[in-house]
Amino acid sequence: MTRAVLSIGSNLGDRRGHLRSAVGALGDAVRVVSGVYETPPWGDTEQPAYLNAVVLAVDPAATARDWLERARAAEAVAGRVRDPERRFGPRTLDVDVVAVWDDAGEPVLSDDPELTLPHPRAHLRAFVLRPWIDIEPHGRLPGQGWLTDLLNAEPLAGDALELSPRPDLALESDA
Ligand SMILES: Nc1ncnc2c1ncn2[C@@H]1O[C@H](COP(=O)(O)OP(=O)(O)OP(=O)(O)O)[C@@H](O)[C@H]1O
Ligand SMILES: Nc1nc2c(c(=O)[nH]1)N=C(CO)CN2
Repeated sequence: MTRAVLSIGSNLGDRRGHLRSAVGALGDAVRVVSGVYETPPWGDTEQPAYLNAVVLAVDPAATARDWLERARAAEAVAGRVRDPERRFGPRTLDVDVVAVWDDAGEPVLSDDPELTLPHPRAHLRAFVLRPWIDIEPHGRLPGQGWLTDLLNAEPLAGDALELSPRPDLALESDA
């Protein structure tokens, strides 16, 4: 499996530091890192604002499972503690595998709850679509359509207006 789009987010502690550590943990596979956005909490609104970004990664040897394991390993480095009582609750680092494409460029599809591909909520999240569009303006979310169409549709278009670009927090500015 060659190509993956990963969403990274943090709303606890050193938010930018956690995003940087996620990019570092993904290592040589990282091809492009989006700009950073400050985003209102989605799904569970009683928590601090997030920093979010999207990473395009390539590794000819990596299976879809490998991307999930790398995502979990990156979360572990940031000391992520899961609160089983609180879905969509605050976290030092969240790394989601948004979509994976195989060697032939075909999207990998999975309905396994351990690894659902594409990510079942990506099309509902302006904080995923907006940074992804910035680095892949003609991108498609497999099974859902063009990223720009998804973001411009209601109610996401309203959500998109609430995202604040944070060029001052760019992840590559001190690389
Ligand atoms: N595409 C995917 N990317 C990451 N985790 C996934 C994916 N599909 C299924 N999962 C599973 O989801 C479980 C819960 O992950 P996590 O705690 O990060 O969810 P969450 O961040 O609260 O919600 P969300 O996945 O909506 O962001 C993980 O154990 C993981 O195995
Ligand atoms: N803005 C924003 N909201 C979220 C995020 C996130 O990364 N950004 N991650 C969540 C985890 O499920 C829940 N809500």
